[in-house]
Amino acid sequence: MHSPAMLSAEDLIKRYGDRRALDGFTLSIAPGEICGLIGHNGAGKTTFVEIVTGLIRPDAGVVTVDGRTPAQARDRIGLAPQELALYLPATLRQNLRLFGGLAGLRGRSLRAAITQTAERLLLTDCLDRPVGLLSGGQRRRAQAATALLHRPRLLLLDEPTVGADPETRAALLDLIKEVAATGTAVCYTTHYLPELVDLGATLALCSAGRVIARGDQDSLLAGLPGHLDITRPDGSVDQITTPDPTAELARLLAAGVRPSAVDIRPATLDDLYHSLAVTR
Ligand SMILES: Nc1ncnc2c1ncn2[C@@H]1O[C@H](COP(=O)(O)OP(=O)(O)OP(=O)(O)O)[C@@H](O)[C@H]1O
Repeated sequence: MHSPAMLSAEDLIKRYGDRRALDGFTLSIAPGEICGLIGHNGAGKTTFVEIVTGLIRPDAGVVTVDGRTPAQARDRIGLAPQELALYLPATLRQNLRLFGGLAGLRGRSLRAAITQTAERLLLTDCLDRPVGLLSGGQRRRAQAATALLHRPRLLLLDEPTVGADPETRAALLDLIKEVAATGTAVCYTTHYLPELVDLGATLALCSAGRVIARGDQDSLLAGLPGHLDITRPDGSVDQITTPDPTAELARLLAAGVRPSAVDIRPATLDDLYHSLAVTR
């Protein structure tokens, strides 16, 4: 049985003047699912996130979070926006108190949440420093901490690892997996596709204000051609893209081709992303 979607967006339209930032955007994300939202610059990803959090209203279409409107569901949503939104003169602890308080945490549970989240995001040493004095990567982690503090039912992360070093990235991805395992739905926008492999995310490919492909990685990649590299005895390499690299290799061998090396590679998320170019 399918559990009801934690996030459901149907047929969203958002216009800016003549431009349609969203043009029939439909997406649902189940509890515990990590959905990678990918697409070119300007495809509508941030606009979608802003509608889900209630920051802007769609011109048409319906969004629910845990069965509620975005305004009703505010304390169930955690957002790490693309543009950092932190109070720079205040310390990280003060920032976390403020965001945690807005999400309904108080007293001991707020203090415990701050300690645990800071620890998990390698921010303990930063807690009593003004956010304005933290490095770019530390600020990114601080922003993620504000989103995660209250253990939201829906976590929206808009390019949370931009400028993050490998240690930061790994800490963040681990925490996201852990949070999803508790039933939180995660909508993860990124241009770093290997992160989505690491997260085992399902994918939503966006183009021109809509979701044009949706599913798990295996099923989306299954529809794409793979690669066959044939190295000839003279050292030249033929790079062949074909729906069935193994069958193509068998055909070439039967035709008398005698490679000195062969490399068969299935389609990757990069290939999937580049297939978007067709619909740009
Ligand atoms: N406030 C605004 N006023 C006018 N146009 C806007 C506004 N916000 C977004 N747009 C336009 O809407 C479209 C979608 O923008 P959006 O920021 O949602 O894309 P995106 O997929 O998040 O891109 P990126 O990968 O660069 O973050 C773009 O054409 C953008 O120029």
